[in-house]
Amino acid sequence: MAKRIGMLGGTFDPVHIGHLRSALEVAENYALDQLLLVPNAQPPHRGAPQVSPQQRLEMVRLAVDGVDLLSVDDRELRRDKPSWSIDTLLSLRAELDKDDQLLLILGWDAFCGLPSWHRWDELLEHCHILVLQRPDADIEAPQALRDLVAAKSVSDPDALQGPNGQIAFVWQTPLAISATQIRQLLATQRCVRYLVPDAVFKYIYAHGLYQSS
Ligand SMILES: Nc1ncnc2c1ncn2[C@@H]1O[C@H](COP(=O)(O)OP(=O)(O)OP(=O)(O)O)[C@@H](O)[C@H]1O
Ligand SMILES: O=C(O)c1ccc[n+]([C@@H]2O[C@H](COP(=O)([O-])O)[C@@H](O)[C@H]2O)c1
Repeated sequence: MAKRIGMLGGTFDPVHIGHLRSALEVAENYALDQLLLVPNAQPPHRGAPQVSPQQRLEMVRLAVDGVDLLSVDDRELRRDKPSWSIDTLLSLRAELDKDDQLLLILGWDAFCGLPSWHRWDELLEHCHILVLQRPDADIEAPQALRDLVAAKSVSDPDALQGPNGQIAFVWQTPLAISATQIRQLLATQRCVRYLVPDAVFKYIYAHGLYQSS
């Protein structure tokens, strides 16, 4: 039977429960076989992250430890160039059967930036796109994206057909949490407990991350 694999890429600087709760709900609600969290090494469209790729990877590892449906994939750390998602999708595709569904999962803010991505017009040749609501992001989709949605969207993630080529919107528990907010709290000596998993909370304090502005 065809598999359904999700990929949630991110800078994860740091990973937080907005990412994790969304990932788990997508994986459970839409019968994914596995959802991969993929930390980038060199984010293509933003400045350098505050902590190293290895530390961001380690925090994601701690966050998904013991959760069967979620795992971490370090392939972007093994490439020495900008972490373009098209390259990640192609390398994941090469490991799957041709009927398997590959779901690229994006929050609304990331989705709105899609037309500026490297080779963006090829993405749907390799995956479906699942869009997460993002209550803390009040952004309007550009026209190119609205046209794409009009042409390619289906009513519900369960309606996705075939291995690639369609877009669906997900209505997961809305959590208005961002890594920016967490970095700001830490830089002003406030506590981020309950915004990140306990293991990540401990890692951040053990390594003194984000604590100077
Ligand atoms: N609270 C959230 N709810 C739903 N999706 C989210 C949430 N936070 C992040 N995402 C999505 O997860 C992916 C990775 O996000 P990223 O690692 O940049 O986190 P972030 O919180 O947006 O970080 P920053 O504040 O540094 O921009 C993106 O597709 C983003 O839209
Ligand atoms: O491929 C691109 O051109 C591209 C441009 C911007 C972002 N991305 C990816 O989109 C994901 C979310 O990005 P970010 O900046 O919100 O963490 C992450 O995996 C990035 O590497 C990819």
